[in-house]
Amino acid sequence: MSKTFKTLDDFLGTHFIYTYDNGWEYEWYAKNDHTVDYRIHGGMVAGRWVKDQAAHIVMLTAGIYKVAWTEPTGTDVALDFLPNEGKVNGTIFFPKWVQEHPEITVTFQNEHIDVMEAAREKYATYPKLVVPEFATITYMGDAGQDNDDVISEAPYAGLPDDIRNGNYFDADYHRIKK
Ligand SMILES: C=Cc1ccc(O)cc1
Repeated sequence: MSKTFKTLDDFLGTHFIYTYDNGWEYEWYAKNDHTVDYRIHGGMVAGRWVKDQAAHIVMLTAGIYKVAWTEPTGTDVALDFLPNEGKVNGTIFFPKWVQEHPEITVTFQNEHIDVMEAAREKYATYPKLVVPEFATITYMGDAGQDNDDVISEAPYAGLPDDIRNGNYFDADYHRIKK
């Protein structure tokens, strides 16, 4: 994708893959002006995936976007996207329990919201683990808004490469059937 991002509409519907400087690889989709989907390919909670997370999404100035949300796990996230520079700055605020039991969160969260809510009550919140990192964008795609094919299956090894190599989506940005 080679467009220059100028407006909020330019950002909504965009699908990103990026790698944080600590090596964690994330895939994230601006599904619409209040919803995000994502999949985690590398790092402390690799294997986790989430659809339809409510989020606050704004444009700070032309081509620079801020996204923030709080999750059923108690994890808070604040992301700044600079797509024209190929960069993201993200801060993740993990409750202590996610650091101690990341495996509980490594699932398709939508089917286990009750498990996340029970764990956040049972285990410790503090001290939180704050992870502030820059990331480099390795893929951007114009998926259009409310496209449920973007994040539609569990992460697997090689999925980001399949996307980057053009083997994952057809011309209409639908998942190519395996
Ligand atoms: C915890 C979720 C999360 C999603 C995307 C991202 O870049 C950082 C955290």
